[in-house]
This record gives sequence, C-alpha cells and structure tokens, in this order.
Amino acid sequence: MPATPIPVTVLSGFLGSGKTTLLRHMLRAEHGLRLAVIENEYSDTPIDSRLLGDAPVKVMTLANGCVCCSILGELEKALLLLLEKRDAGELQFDRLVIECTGLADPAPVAQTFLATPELCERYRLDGIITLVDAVNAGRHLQEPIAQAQVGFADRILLSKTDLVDAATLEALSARLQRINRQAPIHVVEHGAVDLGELFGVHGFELNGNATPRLRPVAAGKSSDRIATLVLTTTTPIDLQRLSGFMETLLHDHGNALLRYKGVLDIAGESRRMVFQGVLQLYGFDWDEEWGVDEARESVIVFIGDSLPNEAIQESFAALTA
Ligand SMILES: Nc1nc2c(ncn2[C@@H]2O[C@H](COP(=O)(O)OP(=O)(O)OP(=O)(O)O)[C@@H](O)[C@H]2O)c(=O)[nH]1
Repeated sequence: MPATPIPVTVLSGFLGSGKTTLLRHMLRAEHGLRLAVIENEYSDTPIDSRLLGDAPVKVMTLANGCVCCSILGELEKALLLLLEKRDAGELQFDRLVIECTGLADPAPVAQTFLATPELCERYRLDGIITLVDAVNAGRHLQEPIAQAQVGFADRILLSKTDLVDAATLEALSARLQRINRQAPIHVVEHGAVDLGELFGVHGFELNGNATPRLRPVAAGKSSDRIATLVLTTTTPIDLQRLSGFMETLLHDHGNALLRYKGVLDIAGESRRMVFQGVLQLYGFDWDEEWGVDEARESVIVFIGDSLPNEAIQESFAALTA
C-alpha cells in the first residue's frame, strides 16, 4: 500500500515578520505531532550556525522528537534525504514545515510539491501561511514580493499587533483582505497561535475544498498590485467556451495568476465543476451534484498581479451572453 503523503506547510513572510518566532512556538507546542522543519535559508541565528557546516543538508533531531533540517541550496535534495531517513527508520515525523527566506516568493517552493512526481507521491502540500508584520507592513507591502507572499497565502498571520493601535490594525486587515479575499487572517502573539488554524488546511485539494470562500472586505478600491478578482454568474456556462476562456487567460496572464479557485455551474451538468490552480498549474474535477432547491451560481476567484480586471470581466460575461 502506498504510504500516506506527508502534509507540508510552507511558511512565508517578509524579513523580520516573525517566522522563526512562530517556528519556535510550533516546535514547543504540545500538539503531539512530530514535526520536521526545513529552514530554507542561510541566516545567523544560533540554530542555523549550529546546523550549517560544509554539507548542503544537515538534519538534527530536537529534544521533543521534532526534526530540524537546514539546507544550503536545493530543496529537492533535502526533501528526498528526509524521506530516505524516514523510510530507513532513522527519523520520525508526520508533518513538514518549510520556512522560506523573507525575500522569497513562496511559489517555487509550492510548485516543487505540485510538479515533481517523486515528491507529489510522498508529500502533500497542505497550505501556505504568510506572516505579516503589523508594525512594518506599510513599508514591506511597497515591495511586490511582500504583496505576492500575501496573495499566495491560505492563511495570513498578523504579528506584532501588540505594537500598533486598533485603527492601524483594522486598516491593515482591510488592505490584506483586498489583496487576498480567500485567506482568513489570524493574530499571532510572539509566535503563539492555535496550530489547528494552520495545519489541516487542504489548500490545494479539489474535492470539498475548491469552493471559494470569500472574506468580507470594506468598501474601497485596492491600490495594490496584487488583488482579488471575483467573477460570478447565475447563468449556466458552456464547458467548451469556458475552456477557451481559461486557455486564453492562462496564455495571456498565467504567470500573474497567483492562486485561483472556482466552482462552476456547467450547462447540462448536474454536478458542480471545481477547479483550482497556482500560476500555470491547475486541476479541475467534477464535485457533488447541485441540490434540488439550491441556487446555482458560478464563482471564480483569482488572486492576480496587475490583472486587467475589466477586460477579464467582459470576456467572462461574454461566455453566457
Ligand atoms: N512585539 C512583538 N515582537 C515580535 C512578535 N513576533 C516576533 N517578534 C520579534 O520580531 C523580531 C523578528 O522575529 P523573527 O521571528 O526573527 O522574524 P523572521 O521572520 O524569522 O526574520 P527573518 O528570518 O530575518 O526574515 C524578533 O525580535 C522577535 O522577537 C510579536 O508578536 N510582537
């Protein structure tokens, strides 16, 4: 029987946003999970300098049974090494957390799990968690990469909220929610947060989880590069025309579509169609049937980078015209 894939959480967030602080909390928390952590960066924190030597990958088992792995360079090598050691009974862990560097785009890390066959079988990308530093967010979010980190997230965590007033926090939450209307926002206090909110996200699975859940946003227009675009219609959509629409969109803007999810009412079909994707990688499937009295509605949510919203809305409207 194939082994159950190991769930993987990618931890992203701009420089100094509290990733290491959260990791420490994760490694200390009494959750009963055996975590493996990959620190995908070179930094001067004590844990790293102890781990890094000449070897590209160093693995250390912590006192509580968690595994900490530090790499210089290739993530794939570290992932395969962890599997090898786990299969040989040298390491035990049932969940993996990968800390990205503050300046990194989390997409390549996520794509490693979606596009590398040996890794897809043994690991399951569970979710991307992005930390946002409430004190420095104004400055950080001027950087497109910091906005992209928010755009890719399944969960957004706000750190250092103890240092800002309620109005600042509210304005920041509204801004983040406009960038990414799908991800719930949680406060993390010096790394402390309910881990139940962060693990078991199933953010990249189609069945039961592709239906977009839109968070309410305050009125106002987004001035950020990364923003959420929502397309809806109550008219059933022709499957072929939909395929054409998606193909064109992916061809023209594939690299700008950070995350997207949809549930669709397809003409002549009693089941709902669900799909989701990251950049050019996407999958779709037929899901449950629509209920007899259920109001059918197609909803697609794109979190995109500088998308021509009006043009996309027009071509979508033309599908059912
Ligand atoms: N006041 C306050 N400080 C915090 C909080 N979370 C983290 N910090 C502090 O913020 C600083 C940066 O935290 P780190 O956990 O090192 O951040 P990081 O994202 O790992 O940083 P890099 O790896 O350099 O990108 C540290 O001094 C933490 O103690 C918080 O909720 N409140």
